[in-house]
Amino acid sequence: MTESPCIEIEGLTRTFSHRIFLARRPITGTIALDHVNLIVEYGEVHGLLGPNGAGKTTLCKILATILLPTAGTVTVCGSDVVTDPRAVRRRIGIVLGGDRGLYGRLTARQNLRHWGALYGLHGTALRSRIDELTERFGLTTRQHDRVETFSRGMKQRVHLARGLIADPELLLLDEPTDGLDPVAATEFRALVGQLRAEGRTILLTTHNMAEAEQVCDRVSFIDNGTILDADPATLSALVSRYERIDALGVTEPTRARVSTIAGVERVEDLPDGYVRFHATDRPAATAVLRALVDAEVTRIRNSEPSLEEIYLHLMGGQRGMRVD
Ligand SMILES: Nc1ncnc2c1ncn2[C@@H]1O[C@H](COP(=O)(O)OP(=O)(O)OP(=O)(O)O)[C@@H](O)[C@H]1O
Repeated sequence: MTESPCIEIEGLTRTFSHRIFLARRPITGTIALDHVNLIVEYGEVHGLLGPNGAGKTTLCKILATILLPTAGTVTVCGSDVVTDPRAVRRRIGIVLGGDRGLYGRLTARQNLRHWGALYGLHGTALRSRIDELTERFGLTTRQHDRVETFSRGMKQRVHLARGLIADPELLLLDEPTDGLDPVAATEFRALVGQLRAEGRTILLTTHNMAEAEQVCDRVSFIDNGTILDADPATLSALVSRYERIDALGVTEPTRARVSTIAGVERVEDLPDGYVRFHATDRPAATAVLRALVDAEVTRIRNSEPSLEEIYLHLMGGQRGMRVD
């Protein structure tokens, strides 16, 4: 028998209604998630990539049982988020980016004690868990200081400790490096790498391509509440779906002919004099190569695109991308 996935989302839709001033009934609505299907297997670090407003936080909040779906089914570690939210909460930890989720006027230790108590931990078990996590995340010397006095990087380590307090199987990281400087962000990603090595399942939302490339096993793209590439891919499989062929000494008639081949989505002039043909699949790339060789072009090279290029291709524009 095959084990069911850690996260199983089918037809998930979530709308928000907006009441216009003095109107009795909600008049307008936002569809934050629109028939989303997603599977995340146990032990996987899954990146959910998308620009601002794509629906990433809404999805995390539904997985964390903070928000209810409008339609569809969501199962986390075998339990339904609507009918069995308590069972879901016992198995997950959530780490939010930015300033959300910590009490600034409490110390790091008090924050952890508070969240541990919410998970039903008390006494020695809670104390030793907090000792273990503060030690692990380099917080021991500052554990009795108020969190509001911490740097963003340290606050984020408290967040991570908080997310792990009940030793969850699934960790939801929503834009966890948002607002961190590059050193703190790198440090945080290294910690995520350690958690992955422990075999924890992680769903990481980000609009940072470099981050996804560094820490994720598979990625899905989301925009306007819709998963864009229905088949979540490993990074290498995703990259190999798109090909770039660069050629030197391409005449205008050859360029015009090659650019009309089905599957050639864009032609670009590179600074080193090469012309780059962007192909969306292997057969198109093969047809480009054949046409170039037929036209007696001999200086040809091909390369794989970066995740950033694939993201832009799928988004169909220049929105919301960030690369450190
Ligand atoms: N409580 C709410 N009330 C009304 N609309 C909301 C609410 N929460 C989210 N939305 C809308 O739902 C859509 C998705 O928002 P969401 O916060 O999930 O996106 P996101 O991908 O996490 O973006 P960001 O990276 O900016 O946080 C947006 O259009 C947003 O304005």
